[in-house]
Amino acid sequence: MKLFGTMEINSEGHLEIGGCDSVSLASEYGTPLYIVDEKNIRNRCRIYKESFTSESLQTEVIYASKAFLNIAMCKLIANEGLSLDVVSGGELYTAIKADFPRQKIYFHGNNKLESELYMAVENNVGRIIIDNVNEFKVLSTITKNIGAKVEVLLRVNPGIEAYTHEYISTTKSDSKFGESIFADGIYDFIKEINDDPNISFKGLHSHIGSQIFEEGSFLEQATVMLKFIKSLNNKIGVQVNELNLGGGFGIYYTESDDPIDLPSFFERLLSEIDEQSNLLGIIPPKVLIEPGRSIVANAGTTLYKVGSTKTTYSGKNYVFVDGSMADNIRPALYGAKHEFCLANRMNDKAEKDFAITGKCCESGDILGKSFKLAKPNRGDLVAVSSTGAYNYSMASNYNRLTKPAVVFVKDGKAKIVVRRETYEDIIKNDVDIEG
Ligand SMILES: Cc1ncc(COP(=O)(O)O)c(C=O)c1O
Ligand SMILES: N[C@@H](CCCC[NH3+])C(=O)O
Repeated sequence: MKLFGTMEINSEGHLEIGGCDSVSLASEYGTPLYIVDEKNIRNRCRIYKESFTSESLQTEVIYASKAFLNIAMCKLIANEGLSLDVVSGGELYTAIKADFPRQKIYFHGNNKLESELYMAVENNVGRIIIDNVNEFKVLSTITKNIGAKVEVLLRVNPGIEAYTHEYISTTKSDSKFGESIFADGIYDFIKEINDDPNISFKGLHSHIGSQIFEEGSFLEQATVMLKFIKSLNNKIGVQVNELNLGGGFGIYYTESDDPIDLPSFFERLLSEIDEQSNLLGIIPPKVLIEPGRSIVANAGTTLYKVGSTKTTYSGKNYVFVDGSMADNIRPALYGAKHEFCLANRMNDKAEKDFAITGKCCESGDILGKSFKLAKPNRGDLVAVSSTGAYNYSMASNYNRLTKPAVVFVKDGKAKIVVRRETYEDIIKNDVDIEG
């Protein structure tokens, strides 16, 4: 298993993260446990902040909170000086409770509820990213009714087909997100937004998908967007001041993943945007990006305890752990792959292939289809790497399993940032009826 950030093998042959022995973390906080390497996240934020800059362009980095969010995470992001992308009332509420600077909040979503739009307007968030014509009308009425002014971006679909899993690609022509730049009426629509007295049109947003490794897809996205900005300028005289290119930068899960070297890529991307803007004769827009996964994924490790092991009649070796698809849906949903190790026996030689599976009543409850490990025994600890993004945030209570705790580790100290759910939490909203 590849070790990231502060991960190392200590003198006892145990996996250590943030200077904390994983065996001690398991006995103190229990398993399954999401362990988050705080230094690693801060380091990623700094790489983004320092490298997504240019002398000639204004830039901004927004953390896509859907990847991993809780109050502690909001505070960390604020402390590192990044902005925050939220996509629901719940994410916005978390940010408000963490007292995240409101003007640095970007509110997304393809079907924002009226109540969510009110919440965003009343809390004076920095930008609302309008998804569609219908939503614009609702927002226009709300701002008129309460006499508020809001600053918006419009999410558009530039039709770039980035190579990634079908479920996480967002700009195919039939995608549910945004309005197509090729749609009839797109110019009239943008003019209408621009003319609305309560809505200040600041620019455009597009996001081509997630876990993308091709620099060319992002460069193509930027080119198409700049050309569209130029034609908005020419056809309807609308000025686009901000261009948000979304997130989607791929990360290492297994050896087959080859992440982009971000600092050198950003230098190229930003200079191309500057150059192309000059060639097109447009004022270069401020450029924004919205990474989620690439900020937090490698900083997260899930720790499980081994229960039973089993070899089937046909010879397949199973190791059952005390978590499941309820705390990591990605392998079941996308066929995603992770790397594994025995956290309490890091120096033991891997011998055989094991299927690492959970305790849900589903054949598809697989965390790893086949991974080489030393033969696990009951009570051993299995660690799964790169679970910082879209694991805790997509966790469910399927089979009434309780969600694991989240612990931040740094400099040999651990702090709980999300408590483990209890059985009482599981039934707390159930209404006991007579009979
Ligand atoms: C609008 C938007 N912005 C940002 C992101 C973050 O993407 P990623 O976690 O791949 O960086 C997503 C998720 O795909 C998204 O839908
Ligand atoms: N949740 C997905 C990605 C979707 C990103 C959000 N638009 C994943 O785990 O890969």
